[in-house]
Amino acid sequence: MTTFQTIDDLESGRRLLVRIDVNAAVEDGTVQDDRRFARHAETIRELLADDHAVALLAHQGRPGRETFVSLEGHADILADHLDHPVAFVADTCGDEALAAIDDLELGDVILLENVRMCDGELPEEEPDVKAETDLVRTLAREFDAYIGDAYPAAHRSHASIVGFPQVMDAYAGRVMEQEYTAIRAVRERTFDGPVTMVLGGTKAEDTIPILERLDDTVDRFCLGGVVGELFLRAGGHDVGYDVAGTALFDHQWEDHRTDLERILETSRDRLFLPTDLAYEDDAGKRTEVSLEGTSKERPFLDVGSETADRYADLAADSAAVFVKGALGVFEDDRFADGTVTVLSAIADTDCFSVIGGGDTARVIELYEFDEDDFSQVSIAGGAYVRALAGESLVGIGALADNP
Ligand SMILES: Nc1ncnc2c1ncn2[C@@H]1O[C@H](COP(=O)(O)OP(=O)(O)O)[C@@H](O)[C@H]1O
Ligand SMILES: O=C(OP(=O)(O)O)[C@H](O)COP(=O)(O)O
Repeated sequence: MTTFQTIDDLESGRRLLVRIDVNAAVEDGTVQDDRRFARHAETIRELLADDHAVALLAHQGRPGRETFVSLEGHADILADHLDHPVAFVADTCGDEALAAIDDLELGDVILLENVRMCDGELPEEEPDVKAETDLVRTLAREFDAYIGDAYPAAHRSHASIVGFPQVMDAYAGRVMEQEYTAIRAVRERTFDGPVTMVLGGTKAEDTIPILERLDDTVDRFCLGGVVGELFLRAGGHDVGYDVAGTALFDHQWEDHRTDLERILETSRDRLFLPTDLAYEDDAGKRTEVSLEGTSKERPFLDVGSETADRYADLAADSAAVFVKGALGVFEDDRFADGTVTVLSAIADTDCFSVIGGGDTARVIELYEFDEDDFSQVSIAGGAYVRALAGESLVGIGALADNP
């Protein structure tokens, strides 16, 4: 078992650099979901109770995406959850940040600007390379210790995740510790009956390795969302094209076409693909079409009801169901049916279930599911499924390697 120091091992009254993950859905510049804030507030509250000074480091979105915004609004949401001021600093590791860190006193909390705006945070590189970035070299000397709490980003070999533990005393925060322990316990379970995985969402890069690595554990994969459409395209159907300027489909197709075609060929008996899809018609209404009637000129925003019912039946007949990624654009209630139908089937049966994905977990709140109807709800997406597949997460490894 991987072991790391936790915040229980910290002496009180330290100056701490705390990496959290409050990456959230953002619309028109405004954060739409506070699940991750609520969880990290628990770690921060404990740190404040132990009289530490806390500087928070976090990211939001990816450069080039609409969700790549400043963390100013995030500081207010966090302050509400903590019921304690969180001062936003519009800089990550320059003079303004260093001045704010200099002023930091025990009991204070500051949030530094989006770390992905800083040179050196991206791209993914080896931890020793990341340890040499200006970001790590500059901030590391300002603090007594680093707290890694960003479990949802623990699969990314970015400077703020793997670089600091190379050069600083490092500890796992509560989110990191709890999510790691929970997924580890799931991996050790065996199930008396079929195991189903519902895979949707937008990130083919996170889904493809799962399909290959969970081959022994999962009996059937029900695919939807952008990922499902990419598989349909690999099977020769007229879907999965960028028609609304989102660059979600065509770029991923170029990057992953060979893998998609290979997996479709080798795992055909385990893969369940949509047989119908839903789109917005000219009158603005949800309309469904079978695969024979699809066209590459139209964006599809959900799986159709025949597909949703088939996936719901498979889930209801399972001993365990793992969900990662939504089957449609659930933020628009016209296109939430696929995801909601399948989650309802899972909630109504007593199978073991894990629901993951930063966005997917939001469906539970938006559509008023009772969280207790699921065995486990993870605030992570890509990190949770990789851990489920037995992959070591670099962010956990970095904390474990810390002397
Ligand atoms: N057909 C689709 N077209 C565009 N976006 C989609 C589609 N299906 C699902 N999505 C989007 O996928 C998002 C969830 O994606 P992702 O980030 O991969 O999952 P998670 O955050 O749950 O890990 C949702 O916000 C949803 O709107
Ligand atoms: O939200 C996240 O991942 P998730 O969508 O898989 O839950 C993490 O913050 C990682 O973000 P990234 O996938 O832009 O590296």
